[in-house]
Amino acid sequence: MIRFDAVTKTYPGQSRPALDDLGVEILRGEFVFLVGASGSGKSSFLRLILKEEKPTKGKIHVLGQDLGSISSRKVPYFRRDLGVVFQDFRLLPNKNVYENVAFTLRVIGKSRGFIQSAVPETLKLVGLDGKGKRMPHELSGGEQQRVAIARAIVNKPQILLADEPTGNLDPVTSAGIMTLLERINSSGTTVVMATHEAGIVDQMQRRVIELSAGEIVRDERGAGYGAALGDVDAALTGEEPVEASAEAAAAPAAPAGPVPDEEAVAAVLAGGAAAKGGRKAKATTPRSRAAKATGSVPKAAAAAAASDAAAAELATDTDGEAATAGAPAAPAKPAPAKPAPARKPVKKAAPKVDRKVMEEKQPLYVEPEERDEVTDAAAAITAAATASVPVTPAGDTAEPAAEPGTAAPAAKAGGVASEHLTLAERLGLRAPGGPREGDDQQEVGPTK
Ligand SMILES: Nc1ncnc2c1ncn2[C@@H]1O[C@H](COP(=O)(O)OP(=O)(O)OP(=O)(O)O)[C@@H](O)[C@H]1O
Repeated sequence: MIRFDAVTKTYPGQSRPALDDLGVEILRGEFVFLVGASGSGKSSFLRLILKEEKPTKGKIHVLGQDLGSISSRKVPYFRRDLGVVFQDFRLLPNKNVYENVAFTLRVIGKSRGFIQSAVPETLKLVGLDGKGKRMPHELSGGEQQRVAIARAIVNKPQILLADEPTGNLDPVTSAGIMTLLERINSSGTTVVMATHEAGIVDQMQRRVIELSAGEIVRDERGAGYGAALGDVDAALTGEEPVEASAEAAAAPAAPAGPVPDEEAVAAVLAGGAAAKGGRKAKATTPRSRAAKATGSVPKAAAAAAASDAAAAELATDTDGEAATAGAPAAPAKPAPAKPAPARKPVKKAAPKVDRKVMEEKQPLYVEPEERDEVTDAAAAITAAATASVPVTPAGDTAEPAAEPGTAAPAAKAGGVASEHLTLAERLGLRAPGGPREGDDQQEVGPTK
């Protein structure tokens, strides 16, 4: 479904690759968490799958297609099989819920009949039945994210990519969103989600791919967030070198856990919010599941293996949980008194690029393989779509707020400045051509 073969991505002007020689395969129907410290390469991984970026070296196959052989012109068509959800929702502020979801279908030319049945069905699936007429500003953050998810899945994509979808939500709301993503996955959609939420990952016990400085340092099925990573999160702010317990990293794989129940996830997340600041989640249910799934108590073991004060605190925090966790499946492992001998160093992520550096760098669009008017325009669209520009209230023909880093490259790439792009074009849903007359009523669009 998704395959990376020896993929390296080095951004222009960077000496260090954002992704370094990755080889990984994600199978149809999997639910995969991408975890890793800030700057470890999670978003780059997702952008490569979307063909928003191209690899510097190596090959990527998505849905059986070699991404290197898809011309820029075909990228919008390719993306129709992919749904994407972002941390900041990105809804059309001047369209109601129904129209936000219908929008995706209109621009790809679905019939009125299809839209009339698909949109309410999808709104029901995401728990927004009866809220079709609400405007985005009349919705809570969680509801807005549900609209964004509905928009992403209404065309039944085979793959759903989610970049920190719960990043702006409170724990209880996040739990609801995760239950929804779980349900979408169980209906067959492959889900790849980048997250920092230890509580969610621990609770769901799915496949976890952990990145560290652009390398895969862990790829484990039925796994949790990882004690080592939790420690990295806690320690990064203090700039202390952190080491992972090899014992924890070597925990045996286990089948995926049960569908999470919202209350349990919410409970973990309530603690998880604190864990982000350096402490761990205080819920027994998920830890218990983790222990059952792996047959060990990785967090407690790792905590005991670490020797610094933060780890000591972690050990105190998790001891009780570990004992509870181990009890039903296996006797609780006493925490080793001494640090574990074998340790695998965890590399710190490269520093996050700041705005000034980004402005001076090359644009983020995919260079067309062949240049002509159309591919140049498509490149401009990709550049605009890649930019993290909020949609303005002017609607689907609205222009993004001018970003110094993006307007110039778009214009340079083909004369189609981003201010002339429709949202559909910016999202890569439609080929270039600018706003069309009667777009609001459009029922027919390009087909494959
Ligand atoms: N356009 C770019 N130009 C140069 N460097 C970049 C660019 N985008 C990302 N990087 C660098 O690539 C590395 C990986 O970044 P990426 O955004 O993929 O990490 P991440 O794991 O998603 O981080 P976060 O969790 O903070 O979102 C970082 O060192 C980052 O600074």
